[in-house]
Amino acid sequence: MKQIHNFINGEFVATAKSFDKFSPLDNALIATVHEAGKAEVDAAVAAARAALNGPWGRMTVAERVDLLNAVADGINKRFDDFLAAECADTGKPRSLASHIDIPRGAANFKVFADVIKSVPTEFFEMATPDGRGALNYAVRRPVGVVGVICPWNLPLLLMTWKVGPALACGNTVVVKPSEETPQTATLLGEVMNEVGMPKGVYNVVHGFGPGSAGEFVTTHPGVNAITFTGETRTGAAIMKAASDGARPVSLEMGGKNPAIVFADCDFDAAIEGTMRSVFANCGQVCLGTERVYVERPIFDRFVEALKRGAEGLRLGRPEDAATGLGPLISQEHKRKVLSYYDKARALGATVVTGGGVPDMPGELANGAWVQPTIWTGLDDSSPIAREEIFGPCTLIQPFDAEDEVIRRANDTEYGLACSVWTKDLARAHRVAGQIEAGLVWVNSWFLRDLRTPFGGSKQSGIGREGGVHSLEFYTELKNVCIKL
Ligand SMILES: NC(=O)c1ccc[n+]([C@@H]2O[C@H](COP(=O)([O-])OP(=O)(O)OC[C@H]3O[C@@H](n4cnc5c(N)ncnc54)[C@H](O)[C@@H]3O)[C@@H](O)[C@H]2O)c1
Ligand SMILES: O=C/C=C/C=C(\O)C(=O)O
Repeated sequence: MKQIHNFINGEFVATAKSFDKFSPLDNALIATVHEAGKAEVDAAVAAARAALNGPWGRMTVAERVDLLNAVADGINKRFDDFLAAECADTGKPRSLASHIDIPRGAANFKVFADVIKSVPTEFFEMATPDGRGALNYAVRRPVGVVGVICPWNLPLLLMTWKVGPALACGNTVVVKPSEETPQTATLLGEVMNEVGMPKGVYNVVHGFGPGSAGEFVTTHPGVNAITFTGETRTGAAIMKAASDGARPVSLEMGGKNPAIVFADCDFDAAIEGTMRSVFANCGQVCLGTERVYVERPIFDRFVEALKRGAEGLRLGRPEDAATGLGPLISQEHKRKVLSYYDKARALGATVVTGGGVPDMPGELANGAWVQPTIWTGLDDSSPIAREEIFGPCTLIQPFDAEDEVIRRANDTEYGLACSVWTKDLARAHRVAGQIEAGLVWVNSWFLRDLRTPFGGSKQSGIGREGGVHSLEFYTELKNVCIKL
């Protein structure tokens, strides 16, 4: 059986305790994961601290930038290994992981290497009563050892989205990947060694949340800051843990993202974009659309077209080029998503398509498959319109007026992302300005320029990462005042 080890101080570390990793495709056992206990987390934090006080901390920005670029190249060199590992853990289509997950894993190092070598800080010349004046300038210093707690939906992408800027800023990291997706974070350890990254800069500890590696990292007094992506409830628990020692947190959390489709939109583009935003990664994208508001004149046509699209999706193995939809991440998540499918039916939803478990051939019948699903006929008060499901499903509702749809789109505790589809850019601008979310896409979805601020408002997040915004979290800005 494949063994997945912790990566501590440049070494692959086995432990006595382990847990099983099952394939989402067919529930077969695919790996044994070595679980880090308190001792391993202590060792990882100590290694990270030593690297910070040692060779890594002494490097110039230019030297760090060269290493980060080498990591990006190292990921690309081993592209097929990363692709195989990511698809094995998640079951997602290769066509998706090869276009999004793995290239972004490399890009997340390149972009922050570029940011860090070109970002200026501020300078103020100041008058003083003695006429001699003073100079103020700001310098950025790393925050220290950063705890990185990751989810399972885009494992390499979301982990490197944090590790890239953390390292660019001169920090060291202790990464806790999701227990569902341990492989690519461990593989990145091999790349770190291949490119000559100093030992202890990048550490990986495996395990769960409470009572396991996740808790041990977030409560560790040697961890100076914690960056987290995952569920809102977990983020709140991590914020509590971080309050011991008053340590900063960056939280990217859940969503219940609306799409607003006006009758004057480019219809085909709106369908194509909404298909992706609802079904990509089997609906397991934090930015995914779980509520679609369609202006009444095109409502029936839109529902029909999305239904056709959903029914055209081929469920299958990652390596099959025709596969449009993989399984959910786990049996547990399948149970959760199916509970919403049942709830929708019980609440009287019209099930436009799907709503159950597909017939899968052979051993795939044991996998975490669910049907792509579209509902109509429920209103905004229904749990289907309010709670994050994180599956390949969406509720479509009609609307009649711009003010009305803005109010309804905002009627949620979440505030991550929204897509607006219209050819009227004045309207798009007006609507985007009033949407309570960290991200608004007009006539697109998940179109990412990595220099831009990324994050959620309301219950969807605290803080922004991306481009120079990541520096706010991963560095301490220090003012030096020189009296002349
Ligand atoms: N806003 C974003 O950018 C974004 C991106 C991706 C996913 N998400 C959200 O992530 C969720 C899906 O991911 P998930 O199910 O892996 O999330 P999760 O919150 O269950 O787990 C995330 C990570 O936290 C760890 N963890 C759990 N409890 C912990 C605790 N008490 N202390 C420390 N660590 C703990 C887990 O082991 C895992 O590594 C969805 O809600 C989705 O919306 C948000
Ligand atoms: O599932 C959530 C997707 C998040 C995407 C990013 O964090 C990103 O594109 O940087």
